Amino acid sequence: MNYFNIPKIDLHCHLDGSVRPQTILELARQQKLSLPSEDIHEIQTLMVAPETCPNLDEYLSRFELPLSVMQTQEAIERISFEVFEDAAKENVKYLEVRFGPQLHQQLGLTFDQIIGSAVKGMKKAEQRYDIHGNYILSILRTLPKDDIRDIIDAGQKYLNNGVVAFDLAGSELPGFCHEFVPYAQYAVEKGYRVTIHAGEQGSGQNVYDAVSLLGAERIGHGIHIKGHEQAYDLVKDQAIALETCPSSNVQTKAVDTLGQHPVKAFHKDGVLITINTDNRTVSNTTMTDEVRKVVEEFDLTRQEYFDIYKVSIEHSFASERVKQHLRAFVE
Ligand SMILES: O=c1[nH]cnc2c1ncn2[C@@H]1O[C@H](CO)[C@@H](O)[C@H]1O
Ligand SMILES: [Zn+2]
Repeated sequence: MNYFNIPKIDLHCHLDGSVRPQTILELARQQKLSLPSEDIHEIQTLMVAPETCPNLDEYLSRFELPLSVMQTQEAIERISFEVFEDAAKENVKYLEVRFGPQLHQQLGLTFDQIIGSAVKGMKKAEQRYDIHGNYILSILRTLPKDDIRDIIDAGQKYLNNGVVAFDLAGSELPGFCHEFVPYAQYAVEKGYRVTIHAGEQGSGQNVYDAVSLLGAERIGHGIHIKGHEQAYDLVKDQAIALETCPSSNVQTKAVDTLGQHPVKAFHKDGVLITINTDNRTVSNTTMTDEVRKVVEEFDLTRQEYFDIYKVSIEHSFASERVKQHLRAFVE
């Protein structure tokens, strides 16, 4: 299988985890910010989470550096364009990018400016390349909650015109969903779709809660439904698609090795899975690499790959028109 040429869909990719190291250097120079190093290799090393990362929190510390240069409209627009450009160049046909508007306010940008800049960069790339995309707004579940409704309100202007969904991200604590019920409800009322990071570092119970309390239609990672019967059955019965991110899951110790990843067992048992990058830079990966890893580690046939690709289409938050376009690539 030619992993580079084969059409791909990425439904779980963080903007701030996917910044080119060279862009960090250039933006820091333009913005007169001092970096820990001027050497591109050292910058890259600082941005990539090590294989030996002890846990998710260590992994999440890698976002500080890229976020430091993502505080202006120009920088956000540029980085958004580049993520879509990088994906398009490896035959990703559809990409849903997520980011946390709360993390881009250090110089006083409004949520409208932040979200608008990301959407603008994406649209520029959609015009230039054969790629379509949408944005997901990630709320950081460890930050104060007083501005969540403002973010949802600001995104509404772009809803179904660049923005499609609501997500909760960041460190995962047991039972976190309970505190977010009114916010998820507010987002759904406004027309947002819902995907939630759950069952990555936390238990299957978080997945159960994300679906039953928050209305999640997809789950970011969801690995720990393994061994939690109620969560497993709920995900399977309600056809909730899991956004699997193999390299990231090994880095954050959600699984010890790729071979121990439950993705194949899930797939064989009829649990819907998709293959995604999570963070192109922090996980030092591409969709080509993620597809290769899964196909080779688990001996998937071309047909099985396209079955997963089809799950990604049908469970994407794309418009019907874009889904039609993506179906045309199925063999
Ligand atoms: O795998 C992950 N699990 C949970 N949170 C994550 C993951 N990757 C990135 N982020 C968090 O999402 C924020 C917005 O993009 C990032 O700044 C990071 O804190
Ligand atoms: Zn993620």
